[in-house]
Amino acid sequence: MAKTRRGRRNVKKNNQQDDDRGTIERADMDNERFTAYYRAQNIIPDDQWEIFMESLRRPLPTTFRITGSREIAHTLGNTIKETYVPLLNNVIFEDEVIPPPAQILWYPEGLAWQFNVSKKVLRRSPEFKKFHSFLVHETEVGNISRQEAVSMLPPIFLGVQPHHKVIDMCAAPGSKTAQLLEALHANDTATSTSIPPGLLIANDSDARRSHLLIHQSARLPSPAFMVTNLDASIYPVLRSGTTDKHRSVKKTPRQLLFDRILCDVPCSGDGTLRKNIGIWKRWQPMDGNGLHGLQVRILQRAMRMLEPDGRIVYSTCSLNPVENEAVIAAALNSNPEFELVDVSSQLPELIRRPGITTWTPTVHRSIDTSYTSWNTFIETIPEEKRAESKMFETHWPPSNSDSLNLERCMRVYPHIQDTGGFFVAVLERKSNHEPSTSTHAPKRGVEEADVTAPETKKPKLEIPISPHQLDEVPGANMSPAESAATAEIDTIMDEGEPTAELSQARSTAHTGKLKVSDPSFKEMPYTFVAPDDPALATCIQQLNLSSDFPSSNVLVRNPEGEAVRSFYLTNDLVKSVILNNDYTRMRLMTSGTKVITKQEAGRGMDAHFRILGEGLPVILPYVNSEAIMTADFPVLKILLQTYYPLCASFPEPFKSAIEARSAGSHIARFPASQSSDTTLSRELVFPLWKSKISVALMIDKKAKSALILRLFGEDITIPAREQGTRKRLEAIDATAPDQPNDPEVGENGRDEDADEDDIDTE
Ligand SMILES: C[S@@+](CC[C@H](N)C(=O)[O-])C[C@H]1O[C@@H](n2cnc3c(N)ncnc32)[C@H](O)[C@@H]1O
Repeated sequence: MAKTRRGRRNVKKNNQQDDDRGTIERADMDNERFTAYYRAQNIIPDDQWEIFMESLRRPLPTTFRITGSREIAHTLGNTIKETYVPLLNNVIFEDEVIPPPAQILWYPEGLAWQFNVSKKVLRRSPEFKKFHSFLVHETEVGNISRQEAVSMLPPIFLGVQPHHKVIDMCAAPGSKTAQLLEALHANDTATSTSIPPGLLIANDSDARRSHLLIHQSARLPSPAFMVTNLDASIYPVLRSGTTDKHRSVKKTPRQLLFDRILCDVPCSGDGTLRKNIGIWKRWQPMDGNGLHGLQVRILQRAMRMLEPDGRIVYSTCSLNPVENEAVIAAALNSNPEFELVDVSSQLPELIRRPGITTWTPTVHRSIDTSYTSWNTFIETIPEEKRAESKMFETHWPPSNSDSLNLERCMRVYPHIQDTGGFFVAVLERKSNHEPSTSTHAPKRGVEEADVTAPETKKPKLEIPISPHQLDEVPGANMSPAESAATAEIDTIMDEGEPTAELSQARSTAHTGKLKVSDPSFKEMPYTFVAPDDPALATCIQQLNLSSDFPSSNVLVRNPEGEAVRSFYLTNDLVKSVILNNDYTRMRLMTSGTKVITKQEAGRGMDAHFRILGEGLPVILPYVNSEAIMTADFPVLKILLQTYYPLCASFPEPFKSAIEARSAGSHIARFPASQSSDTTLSRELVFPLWKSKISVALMIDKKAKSALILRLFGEDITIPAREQGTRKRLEAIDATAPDQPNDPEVGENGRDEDADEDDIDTE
């Protein structure tokens, strides 16, 4: 584990703590109920209690992961190791030695880092300022993702591979979704994105947070990605064309089961006290009691959606056994074919504590943990009032808790490796157990609208939901329309031929005349463009795409399937899911990735299609090689320095090459090279736009700034000339397009939400 500086933020003599969170009274970081409750749970040995509590009062170190393809990630990792760590070694600020960033030892391939300095140091120390600027730029372009160390754990234990069908049940704002996407794209190279055969559905019941999720995931464009906006505890059965072991989609649709499911469920969040200090004041144990039911139902639903040889990871950022071991125990007892997986040999550098087998829920807000079983508690309540009780049997340890292997769960405590608090459990079907998950949905009338009902005759545990709990749980309520749609989807799930309704959904997906089953869902549908659509044919011809371009997997975002503005690309599996399910029932927010857009090119020019910067890695493998120009570093420098350099301003041979090209979208490849200015350590490929007399690099401003900083260490843009050139061009070259300042803020409102995950948390 990285050594981080402790003690520097010791509580001041006047009982105040100054840190990035403002001046905080020591008394603000205490809560009698918290202490009484967790003391009663015996999760922390007596001799460590004070250290544990003190660690909760200290701010968290800043932690981040290097993302992107393996090649880019290792290049960036080396930059940190070889450039920034030496620069930051021995920085002295206000007479204190500030430690440099350190790798998080348990994170695979050394690609996660942490450092512990205040904002004051980041702003005023020239060395840290430089490092901070590097982090901000790389974060903006998606090469670095700021994420709490413990939150990186669940996707690691899920072990996603490119062919897996994955669902992230409670995904927003999406930091773990990003990790899952990266795993799905493990075969990407630095310049091209693979089209994985698998699938990732990221779901969240909160529509606003789902938009945030879309925004975050736009950094990792993937044809294998979908976002839905549903209550995970009653996630509907989806259909897809079945897949063989190589994941090629066959025709007969059947229930889509998942190989990997992440249940990072809503929780009371007391493991995040170090960063969310407001929790100190409002913490009370009934929150955990109230969430327990929803947590169990989400996990039970996941169990029914899993492929026979699949894996589920359940996680919370809570220390409360009622939200953790109690949920696991309840789910295991309702699905005895599942077991906890022993992952103790994975990530040996991660110091964790085993899950516990005994705990004592409180039956009262002011902490009463005296009841050792539900029976002893419920007997104290008059019979006519028992139905109103908010305490369930599953809040207590079950009688078989010793035989469930709960010690295989992982508890991560803040005082051990200077992290947040966290809980992770890994579940699989027992190897000697025949999977009982059938592809049949419960029949209407038998278990109507109860999508969590087991499909076999296994004992089932009912977790009632009180209206009070529903109010407390964000997104737990579902509109009648949603419930009806969900029940209907399950009801029409039959083996064999699809129902008339599904057939209609599938056939109309092409024509755009989809029946809207949930009128409350207002997003536009994704509709496949007919592969022989004339506009698509023009686009393929203009962009010089090869015959193996998957033109039958191109979507547009309108009900008619008209190739009006932007094209999205999906893989076969996503296509199959879209064609076999009503998009309003799925509440489908996004699918595939936007790759091409129509450029209205100005006076005297026909509209042209152009490849989007973020779409280029996906499209590149399909671009005929003669369409790709090769250029050298001096050309790149001019393109980076100037917004609209004139074609005539480039050195030969690029000058003649670009002048000979027609106006429109082009691609330039810049091989790795060394020059007097800098080293281009790996090949870069960018889209260009050629107007009548000028040419522009079509990458967004942030990506451009990050690249400039990486290559030159400082901003080399020429502002005065840039302005002059822009004005001059506007006057003489009406064909110059707008440069992409933002990666396609679009039709689907992708970028409306503010990015909350910036490295600078000011
Ligand atoms: C702990 S957060 C998830 C964090 C996320 N996995 C990440 O790493 O960024 C829990 C999420 O569950 C969502 N949620 C709450 N109730 C839900 C439900 N019934 N179904 C699906 N999502 C739900 C919340 O909106 C919230 O975004």
